[in-house]
This record gives sequence, structure tokens and C-alpha cells, in this order.
Amino acid sequence: RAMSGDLAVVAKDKEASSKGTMQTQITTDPPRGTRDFPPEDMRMRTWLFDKFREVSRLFAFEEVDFPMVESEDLYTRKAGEEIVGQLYNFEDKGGRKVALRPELTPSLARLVLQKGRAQSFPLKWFAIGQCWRYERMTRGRRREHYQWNMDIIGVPGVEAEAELLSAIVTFFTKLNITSDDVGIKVSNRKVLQAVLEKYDIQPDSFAAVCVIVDKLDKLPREEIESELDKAGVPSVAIEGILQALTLQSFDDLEALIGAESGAVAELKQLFALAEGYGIQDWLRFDASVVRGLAYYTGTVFEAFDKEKKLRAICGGGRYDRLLSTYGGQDTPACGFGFGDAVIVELLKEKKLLRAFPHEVDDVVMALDDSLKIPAAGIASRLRSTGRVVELVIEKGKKMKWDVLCDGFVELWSVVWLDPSFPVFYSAAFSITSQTIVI
Ligand SMILES: Nc1ccc(Br)nc1
Repeated sequence: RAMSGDLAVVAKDKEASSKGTMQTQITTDPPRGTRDFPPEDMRMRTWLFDKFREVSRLFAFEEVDFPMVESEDLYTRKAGEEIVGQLYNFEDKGGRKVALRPELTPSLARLVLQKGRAQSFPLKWFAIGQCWRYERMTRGRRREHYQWNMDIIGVPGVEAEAELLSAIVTFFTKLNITSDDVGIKVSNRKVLQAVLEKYDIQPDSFAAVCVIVDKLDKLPREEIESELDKAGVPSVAIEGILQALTLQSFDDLEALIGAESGAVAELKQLFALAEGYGIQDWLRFDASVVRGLAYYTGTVFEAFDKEKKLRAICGGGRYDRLLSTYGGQDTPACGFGFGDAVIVELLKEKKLLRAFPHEVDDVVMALDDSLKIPAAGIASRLRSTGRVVELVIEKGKKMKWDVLCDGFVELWSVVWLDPSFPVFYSAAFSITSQTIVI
């Protein structure tokens, strides 16, 4: 029982109560905005992450990982992003300004730069990692989630985005989610760039404008107009920008920015590749997709539930300048982030979430102390064949009735290790189903 200066970990204790020295119990809840994963939740999370890995492996991506804590410098972008405004940052005991990572892409960019040009491009890396934000709990939202990221570094063409979109569709399909349930809106930030150029708006306000208009579906239009005005966008341009974001057809897009625009060419090529993958039913052009991260430079996309009950399921895009903002050379890159929370809400909505029971192949139990040693031997022999064995080690004949009852339901045979019954050790190994060895 651990005791420390300011924290006594003491459950209800007869001795303590007799002395009247009962301690107050610590709170058993995890820190605000965070989750525990008790076994049944952990089994579901493991199942989900296994699906993330299964798809990443199918697409020949290599797994990478990074520290949870990064230098704050990695995230101090000046475009007014929510993710930066909610940094879970602090000064460590060495006076370093650090932050719990709010996303994985900057860490990936840092690692790519660290490895330098020595590595052969393209890199196809994936990661699954916990990401953090410090949000005032007034909104009661979570402060951590796990994100699956897939990134392709070194491919300038939209072939990279097509691969990533195909990976996302492959994942949804593995979970029995269809294009009737989920759609993926695809656009390109070069659409907005072309509009801003029409109004002679300086490129250095481009990122800030993107971050502002990304909030269109979250804030009233007047607030967006006011923020654009504060960002130095002339009122005549504001109308043009908001109008451009309503486009949903290539014809209208060409009419606005011209058929020879880079955005049109890239989008048309991406949708043509999608036909090749057979994922065209999942995609739709929608100029309102901007995404809220400052560093996107081209294609942007996000998956949404067609019943519009949930927040974006995943999202991503091209970020060709990020490495150069960290002092590296301009390196073409694109990727997506896929959180572990909204997808579970969607699966529950669609009743696509199965149970995740604790499963064992065998339960071995000695009903008499004199049989404990042979029981341990049987458990080891069964385990050496790869069977999952619960060896009952608790005292007496108390059983894990939930396991035993399941066993009886599926039980095909019982071998009794008990002085009152003959002992057939070898029989224990001929049994191919769930075995209760008692
Ligand atoms: N970036 C971020 C981090 C943590 C959560 Br919860 N949501 C978004």
C-alpha cells in the first residue's frame, strides 16, 4: 500500500477505521478530458487500431512513431489555428518550452528532415499516436484522442492523394461502412488562392484566410466576415470568397477561375484516378472544404457522415511547404489524420460495432491443492500449443463463473483433474474446443 507525503492511497481499512484514521480516497476518475481504457474498451481500441494497421500494411506503408512531447516551436504557427490556440504546452524542469503533440504531421516532418535526403523518396509512413489539446472544459470536449496518420513524402502529383483516399475507403469498407453512409468532400486550396489573386490579396494572408473560412460551418457568417475583415481582406473580396466556397461542380469552378487553372487540372486528374481505384462513388468536389490547418497548400479532403449527425470523421491534404518552414528544402508531401472517436460514434450509429468479449480457449482449475502442480503443467502444455489458457490460481473452488458458464455453453468436453475422478492428462490435449480442466 503506497503512502506518500501528500497522497495516501488507502481503501476502506478495518484497522484504519478502528483507529479512526480513515483516509479520504483519491479520485478514481482520469484527468479531465481524458479516458481510461478498461479491458472491454481496450479490446475495441485494439480491434480498431488493428484495422488501421491492416490497411496501412496493404498499402505498403511503414510504421513510425515519435515522442508525445515535442518542442513547442514545432507548432507555433501564426495563422490563428485552433490547434495552436489549444496547445497543451508547459515549461519542463530544464526551462524548455514543450508541448504535448496536438497532431502527428509536424513530428513526421521533423523526422523526415532528421533523416535528410539520404533516404530514398517516396516515403510512405504511417503512425498511430495520442494527440492532445488543452481546451477550457466549458465545452466539455475531450482533451486527447488517438490519430491514425498516413503520409506520402516526395510525390508531387495527385497520385499520392489518390492512394490516401483509396486507403481511407478501404478502411471504411473493412468496417462495412458504405458510400451510402459516408462521403468524402474533396477540394483544393488553389481554388481559394486563385480567388484571392483576383482581388490582389497578398499570399502571406492566404493561410489565415483558410483558417478563418474553415470555420464557416461552425460560426455565423457575420463572424467569419468580421474575422476576414480583421485579416485585411477587403469587403468586396469577402463576398467573392464566400461565393467561391459554395461551388460544387467543375463547370462552375472553371467559370470562376478558368479551365486552365492548376486547381481544375489537379482536381480533374484526382477524380479520374479515383475512377481507376473504383472509389468515385465516395468522392464529391466541394469547394467549402478548406480544413483548419495552416500548412495545406493543395488538395484538401474530409470524410463526413451523410446523415450529418457527427463531426468530420477524418481529413487531410497536401502540405508541400511544411518541411521548408522547418528549414528544410521544399518537399512535396500529403497525408491524413483519422481520429479514434468519431469513427466509433459512427459505428454505433450504424449498429456496426460487434461485442469484444474476453476469449480463452481453455480454463484449467485444480479442485484440490494436491493437483495444483499437474494443473500448472497442463496449462503450460496447452499454452505451448498456442492455446489461450486461464489457469485459475485463486484460492478454493471459486470459479470465474462467467468464463465457466460460457465454457459449458460451448463446451464439448470436460476433463476432471480431481482425486475423486480418474486423471486423463493426455485427454486434455486431444480436446480441440474450449476445455474446462478441473
Ligand atoms: N488536435 C486535437 C487533439 C486532441 C483532440 Br481530443 N482533438 C484534436
